[in-house]
Amino acid sequence: MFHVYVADSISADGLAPLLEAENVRVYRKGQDTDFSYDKIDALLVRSATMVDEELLSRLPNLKVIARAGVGVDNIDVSAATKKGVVVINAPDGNTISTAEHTFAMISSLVRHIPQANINVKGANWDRKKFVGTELFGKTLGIVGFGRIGSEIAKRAKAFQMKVAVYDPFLTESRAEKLDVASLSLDEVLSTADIITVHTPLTKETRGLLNSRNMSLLKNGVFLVNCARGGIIDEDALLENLNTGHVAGAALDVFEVEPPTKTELIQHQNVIATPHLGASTKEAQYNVAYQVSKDVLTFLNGQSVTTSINLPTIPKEILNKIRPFFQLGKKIGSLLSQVSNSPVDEITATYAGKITEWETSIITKSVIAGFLKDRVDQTVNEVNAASIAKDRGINYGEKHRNESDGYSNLMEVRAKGKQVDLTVRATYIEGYGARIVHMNGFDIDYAPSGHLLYVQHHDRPGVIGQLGNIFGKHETNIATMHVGRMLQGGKAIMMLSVDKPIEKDLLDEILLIPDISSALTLELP
Ligand SMILES: NC(=O)C1=CN([C@@H]2O[C@H](COP(=O)(O)OP(=O)(O)OC[C@H]3O[C@@H](n4cnc5c(N)ncnc54)[C@H](O)[C@@H]3O)[C@@H](O)[C@H]2O)C=CC1
Ligand SMILES: O=C(O)CCC(=O)C(=O)O
Repeated sequence: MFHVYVADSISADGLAPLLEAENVRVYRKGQDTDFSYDKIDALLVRSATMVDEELLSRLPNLKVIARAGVGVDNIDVSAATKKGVVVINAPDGNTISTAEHTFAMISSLVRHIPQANINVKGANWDRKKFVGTELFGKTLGIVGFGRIGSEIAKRAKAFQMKVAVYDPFLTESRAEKLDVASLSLDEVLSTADIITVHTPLTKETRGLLNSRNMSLLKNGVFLVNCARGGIIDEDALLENLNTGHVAGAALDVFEVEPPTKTELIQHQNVIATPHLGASTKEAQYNVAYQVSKDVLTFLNGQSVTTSINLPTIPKEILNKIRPFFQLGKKIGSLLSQVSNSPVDEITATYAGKITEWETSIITKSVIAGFLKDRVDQTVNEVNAASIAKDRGINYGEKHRNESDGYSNLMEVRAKGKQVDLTVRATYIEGYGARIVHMNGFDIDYAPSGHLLYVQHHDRPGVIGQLGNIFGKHETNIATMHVGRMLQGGKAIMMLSVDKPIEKDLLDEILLIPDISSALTLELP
């Protein structure tokens, strides 16, 4: 049974996939109190809950944090990553609602609708006070041209506005396709009549509009922030509103929420909403449904494509590489168990069809498999890289053309001062994963279950003696694979048995004169 804690107010209809799942128990903040933090597998939040190191330390079993929305600035993603916790979001469920809200804010701002509304409700009729500005023919500056920014551009076109965009990641072809002018930030600031920001809040975008570059703004410009508080510096904004350089501002988001800068909020030319961009029935259902489905998929052991801290790979490709992903874990674990001295370099080399796909996640699964039994914490593809770095293990990957006749081949080499191990493996559709090479020996076995790895001399009778010992200990040998370089030379054997191999059995095997080593292995 998985335990899911919903920490913020999230659409109940959208939670249906989790509420209806037989292997999931959902606890909602304020409604269900019979839960304990240490059992929680998944945490669902909107923007109210701060998922920081302190909260994470109270959730030792946590596997996934889901943000029912886009911005993850309320989640300490790097702390979650270090703990191996996957962070997912719902990237497009609230795009339309936020774009529509932004456009409502723009229209309200240039026509003073909120101020006029208060005026009429106060039994006044001051028509002269609220003369507005047309949108027709004006230039809308959009800073951050992703999902929301581009939806806003479409709406601006319907109002026959010109659109000037700043987004360092915007390609020429996309700008052309959407018929917008792609300019530098300073150019947008100095040419637009209305500027709206739609970037995430990052260390690069905090204070993106600040006291320095606000001097470039046209006199009488309108500014809009429905993305994140702080992208437009609030002190600089207030200063420019006070001088009249900025004619008005529409704010849905604030540096601190609820906002504490009363002078800004109370300013006659500021209109404000309490972070309502995504607050529609539709958006709330969409984001809740999307994350609920993804959390369920993830808890049930399958990969999701909306992860913030794992490479985003399209589902079809993910399904194709999944067997290699599992094989990577097995190879990592095999190398870790076989090498009994420190390893400081791991290289994964891919050949054959697999090189057409994204392999970085497979390499991370190798590293996770390798580290799993060596560190005292959860290791998975999310935190494998940072744990490897902390432990001084460098890792890399290569692609090569020669696949030794296999349609796909994966080779992993683990090197240290006293160790140099190489394993090659393949995955055959309908047959499964096979290890086909170990340290110079060609072999062919399925990497799973209870195994015994033997290094011996290729002499008559060794296998017979070994078989007798297994028989005496009533341990059934399921498969046995032998590899040798030369007749009568060094050889290896890999046996799979039906139950864990006991110590006295192993000790007896080690007494066979032609066996130089025997190691029990446990693979997933
Ligand atoms: N008010 C509200 O309720 C909501 C607010 N948001 C906010 O809106 C933001 C944008 O959402 P989406 O459009 O869905 O995200 P997105 O990821 O599709 O677009 C963000 C764009 O910003 C651009 N960007 C990144 N750094 C930049 C920089 N330094 N300068 C200029 N552009 C930069 C990126 O290239 C990208 O195109 C979210 O990160 C979130 O914080 C999102 C939904 C609701
Ligand atoms: O949960 C909300 O209503 C806020 C939405 C938001 O800001 C986001 O998705 O980034």
